[in-house]
Formats: sequence, C-alpha cells, structure tokens
Amino acid sequence: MTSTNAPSIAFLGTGSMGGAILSGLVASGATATSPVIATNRTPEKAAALSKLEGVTGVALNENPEGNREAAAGADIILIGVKPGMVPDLLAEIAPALKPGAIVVSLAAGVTIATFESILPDTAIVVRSMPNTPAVVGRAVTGIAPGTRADAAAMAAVRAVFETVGEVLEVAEDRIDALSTISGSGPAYVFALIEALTAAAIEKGFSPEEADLLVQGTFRGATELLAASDQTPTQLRINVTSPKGTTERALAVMSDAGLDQMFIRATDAALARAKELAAGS
Ligand SMILES: NC(=O)C1=CN([C@@H]2O[C@H](COP(=O)(O)OP(=O)(O)OC[C@H]3O[C@@H](n4cnc5c(N)ncnc54)[C@H](OP(=O)(O)O)[C@@H]3O)[C@@H](O)[C@H]2O)C=CC1
Ligand SMILES: O=C(O)[C@@H]1CCC=N1
Repeated sequence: MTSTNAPSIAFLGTGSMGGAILSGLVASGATATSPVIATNRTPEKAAALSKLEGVTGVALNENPEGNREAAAGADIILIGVKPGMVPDLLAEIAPALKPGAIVVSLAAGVTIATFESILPDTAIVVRSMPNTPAVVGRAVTGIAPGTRADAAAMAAVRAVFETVGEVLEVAEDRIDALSTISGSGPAYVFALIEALTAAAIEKGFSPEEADLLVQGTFRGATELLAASDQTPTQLRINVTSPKGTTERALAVMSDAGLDQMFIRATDAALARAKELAAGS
C-alpha cells in the first residue's frame, strides 16, 4: 500500500470504525504516498481528518456531492456508516462508481446480497468485519468475497486491512459469528477492564492507582501470552497456586457462569446481526 501503484481509497463514513482504520493507515505511512478521501457529515470532523497526512476530509453538510465525488475517483471504497444508512448511501454512489471499483462493507449485519442488489454489476463487493485496534495496527479483520470478488480483488482488500493488523478470510455466512468475537471483542475487553477497575477502587485504591494496576495487568498478561509458547490455560494455571488466593477468585467466576456468559453474550450479538440483516 505504499507504492505509487497503490489503489486510491475513499472512506464514506469515517467515525469510530472507519476513523480507526484510517488512523492505522496514516500511522503506517500508507497515506503519505497514496492519498485518501474521507467523508462525514459535519465540518468539524472533516477538518480534523484533513489534518492527517495524506487525508482530505469532506463535510457532506458543506458539499452534498462529497460521497459521489469521492466514490467516483476511488478504486476501493469503504462503507463506514451505520448499518441502517447503508442502502441509501449505496444508492447515492451507485451511478458514480468506476467499473471494477471494489466496495467494502464495514457494516454489521448488512449482507452482500443487499450490497449487490443496489450497486451496478460492474462493482465488486467485499464484506468485512474489522475492529477498532486498527488505530494501533492491531486490528483483527474478517473479509468475505461477494459474488464478483476474484482473487485479485480479495488480495487488494486484504492488503488494506493487513496494513492495520491481521486478516482472516471466511465465507460470508461466518462473518456475523466472527463479528460476535472480534468485531465486538474490544468492547468485552474494555468492559472487563472497567469492572476490575471498579473492584480495585472498592478495595481502596485511587482511580489513578486502579488504572495503573488494572491496565498494567491486562497489558502485561496479553504481552506475556504473545511472547510465551504456553497456552492461556497453562498461563492461568501458573498464576493459580493450589489452595491459594487466585483459586478462590476463579471459583467465584466459575460459579457465576463465566464460560456460559460469553456463549450467551455472543449468541445475543448474533441475534442482533440477524435483525440488522432484516433491516430492523
Ligand atoms: N465501532 C466499531 O467497533 C465497529 C463498527 N463496525 C461498523 O462500522 C460502521 C460504522 O460504525 P461506527 O464507526 O461505530 O459509527 P459512527 O457513528 O462512529 O460513524 C459513522 C460515521 O458516518 C458518518 N455519516 C453519517 N451519515 C453519512 C453519510 N450519508 N455519508 C457519509 N458519512 C456519513 C458520520 O458522520 P457525522 O458524525 O459527521 O454525522 C459518522 O462519522 C457500522 O456499520 C458498524 O456496524 C464494524 C466493526 C466494528
Ligand atoms: O456494535 C456493533 O454493531 C458494531 C459491530 C461490531 C462492533 N461494533
């Protein structure tokens, strides 16, 4: 993505998720050699985006043609609006797309069939499910090919997402399930951090002390896991002295149904994805 032959990219809807991918691309240096256009509704957001190297932020409230103009000039168009807004945006840009343009969905729930029913036959659709650690080059992104996405198109989309992290290609019928794990996953981790921080404060630590203890522990544990050749199970056992304190804490979590809780939580996320696919 750093050669002058790199495809031109447009972000249509550059909020939490689109903005995270864009930040990761900027941090990687990719936008320095391959400029990007990024649209939003509000001028404030567009101005902030324009401060990033190689990025032109467009405010639709000032330029209502901004999505169409950005789409017309792009080889790869990332659709980063909320799921309910996707059909209208696709209808808006459909007449402007270059033949062979690759339209990449970031949206939860919205199917490839929906994309392909609105876009012209000359457009190539790829469905993705990224996550926000893209900001720091640590995204995990699922990608699934539309009916017209050949190996070259998938390679081009993979290259974009590999600039900001790891990529797993799956069939579309796995994307919703993948989303319940890695798409939503950062929120689960932050919720766990919030809960352990609240416990630290309840134990009498100041908020600053609690942040140091909890965030340092999450960072240390994940970096240990990444550096170690041991499984998470073995690393947990290494902390859990027989008849020690950790054992008591983990027993409480087990009694509270930790394993089942994640299964129920991801089932709930999956059910919501089906609702979104149905347009509700
Ligand atoms: N957040 C996440 O962790 C993840 C989100 N996703 C998917 O990403 C998509 C976006 O979610 P998220 O980033 O959280 O949402 P945000 O609300 O943060 O971002 C949406 C952006 O779209 C802009 N926008 C609204 N209408 C238009 C339009 N007509 N044309 C162009 N831009 C427009 C908004 O601009 P303005 O604010 O100026 O109105 C806003 O910046 C969703 O489909 C979601 O399912 C996928 C994986 C993870
Ligand atoms: O909550 C959502 O719907 C999106 C999809 C995965 C993460 N955020």
